[in-house]
Amino acid sequence: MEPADVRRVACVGAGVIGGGWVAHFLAKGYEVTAWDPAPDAEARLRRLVDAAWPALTELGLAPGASVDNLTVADTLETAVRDAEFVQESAPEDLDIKRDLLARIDAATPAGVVVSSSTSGYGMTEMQTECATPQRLVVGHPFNPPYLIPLVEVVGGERTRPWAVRWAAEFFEVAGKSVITMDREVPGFIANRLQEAIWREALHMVANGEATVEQIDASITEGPGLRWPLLGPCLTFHLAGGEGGMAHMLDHFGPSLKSPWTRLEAPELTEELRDRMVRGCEDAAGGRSIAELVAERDRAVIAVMRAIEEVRRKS
Ligand SMILES: NC(=O)C1=CN([C@@H]2O[C@H](COP(=O)(O)OP(=O)(O)OC[C@H]3O[C@@H](n4cnc5c(N)ncnc54)[C@H](O)[C@@H]3O)[C@@H](O)[C@H]2O)C=CC1
Ligand SMILES: C[N+](C)(C)CC(=O)CC(=O)[O-]
Repeated sequence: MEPADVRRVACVGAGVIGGGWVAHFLAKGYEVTAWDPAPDAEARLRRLVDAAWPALTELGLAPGASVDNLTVADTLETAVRDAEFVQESAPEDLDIKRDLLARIDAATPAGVVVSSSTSGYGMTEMQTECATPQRLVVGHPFNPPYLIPLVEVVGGERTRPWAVRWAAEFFEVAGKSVITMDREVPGFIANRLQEAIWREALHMVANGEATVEQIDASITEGPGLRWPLLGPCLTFHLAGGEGGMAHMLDHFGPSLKSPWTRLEAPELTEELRDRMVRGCEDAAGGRSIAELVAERDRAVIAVMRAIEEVRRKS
């Protein structure tokens, strides 16, 4: 089947990310079947989709898009048996992923591409128990998948190149922005970058060098404002003035060796965990998760529109 002909998508695991994928595919006009073993999964999923729908409606729904195109299946096998594409979003646990991907592989029609939302495992280590591993890929999304365009697509050692190409094309058709990687890299691209920031943030909180509030403000009031348009490389190209990146590297290159960064992640002690949790509660200032999600969605849409406008005019 050609990626553009897909009409039926199955989402396995329907938490934060699986639910976000469901909302995305519904908004793009697909028929979606979801399965999640938790007893409260359907209610949680429908709440998540309902909460996302206003933002999706504002962005523009595809013809025929409706929350009524969602079916919640009783079993994994029922969810995937008629699927033309499967997205797995179960917990980040290698044993669960291995077992689940093997079950999905056994129950999904031959030739249908199966993609995992994993944020860190390589497909090589997850596809070990699959009978037809050639059609399994990683399709790593960003939260919330119904708003953030990027998906990082990469296969494992036993994935065939056609499956990677097919998945990349399908995600593009489904309205995502795709980076296809030709080799497995721990953390893919974006998480490798994000984890470097996250590791340093935890070190600073653990050592009392900065608070949660200061760390967040250092990004939202600082570099974060430049990144939506330029990314870290072009941002630093401008840091070199008229000399661009060449001057920037000649000028600041030697300071790369300064002890700004710490190579090892800190120990996640109870104390550090509590400090992070309390810091985030303080920063949330009484706003519930649902309120923060709605605020984030409005802000992401506003930023996306502003960037579109700048690109259109330049
Ligand atoms: N939360 C995030 O920001 C992101 C997460 N991811 C990845 O997405 C995947 C899911 O993560 P979240 O949605 O955050 O987790 P979550 O905890 O919100 O959702 C996981 C869901 O999987 C269900 N589940 C438990 N056992 C299962 C099984 N055996 N089969 C199918 N479903 C099962 C749970 O009931 C739950 O609804 C993970 O691989 C994670 O690394 C990827 C990008 C971002
Ligand atoms: C927290 N996380 C590592 C699971 C985040 C991601 O994988 C991507 C994102 O949404 O930032």
